[in-house]
Amino acid sequence: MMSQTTAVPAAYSVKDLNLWYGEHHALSNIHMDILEKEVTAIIGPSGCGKSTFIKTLNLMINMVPSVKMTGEISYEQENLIKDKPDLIELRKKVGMVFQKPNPFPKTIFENVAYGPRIHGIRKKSKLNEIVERSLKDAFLWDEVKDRLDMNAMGLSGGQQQRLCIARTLATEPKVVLMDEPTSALDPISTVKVEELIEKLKEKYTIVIVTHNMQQAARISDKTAFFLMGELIEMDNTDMIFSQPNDHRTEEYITGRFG
Ligand SMILES: Nc1ncnc2c1ncn2[C@@H]1O[C@H](COP(=O)(O)OP(=O)(O)OP(=O)(O)O)[C@@H](O)[C@H]1O
Repeated sequence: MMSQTTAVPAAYSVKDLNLWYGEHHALSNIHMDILEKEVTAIIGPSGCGKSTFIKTLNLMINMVPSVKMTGEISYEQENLIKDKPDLIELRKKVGMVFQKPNPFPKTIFENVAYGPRIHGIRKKSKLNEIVERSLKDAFLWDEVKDRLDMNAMGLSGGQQQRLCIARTLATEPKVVLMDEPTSALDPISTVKVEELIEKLKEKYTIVIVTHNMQQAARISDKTAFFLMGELIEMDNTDMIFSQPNDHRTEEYITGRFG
């Protein structure tokens, strides 16, 4: 029987992206499509530009004053580089989770309700509903439902990271960017976050930076290998880990450098 392939729409289409920090050319001629509701893993040795690249996708990179970019990052019919979209709106649609869990020193409830409040939701019943949905989607509800008024800083590291994911989900993003989200977590918390990512891709497009090859192999659909600011290759994760095209990819994934 012939297999039918339906084209998955691209959430992002990146064309000829170049980025400089002052004089330092940190990303060179990047071309990449990031497909909707897939997990795209970004791998490569330290300093190759992984964090820089992921931070272009919601323009967090604009917080660095010396940054200059050329090329195109198409997201929802806009070129993020030239069209200067509203950053609050963009970051509502494109959420981000960082390496170190960074909850606010507020209650669990207030952490999750924070984004919706900024976007004008005041009604307590609506906020209750959003907080419950987000905590459930982040696999945290059962562990915290009886103590939503507890300070979030009292949660374990793994719980704090799932709370940060819940906080991101609360504004109903379309894309979730994750910059090494498990590197500060113990193995059990890491497994929980990986299971969570598997589930999240039913609803969200996910881009994850990881140093952990096994993690990329386990959870991603596509893998992109960066080296010294260049995208060396990107393909289905199975292909990258079984038959990469470029010898440098093979050397990296088999642990010969990096
Ligand atoms: N704010 C900055 N100002 C100047 N140079 C920077 C800045 N941030 C990163 N760089 C440089 O850009 C290059 C890419 O850095 P980036 O943090 O994106 O790499 P990375 O692949 O995420 O590394 P790691 O795996 O160590 O986190 C590096 O040479 C780094 O020194």
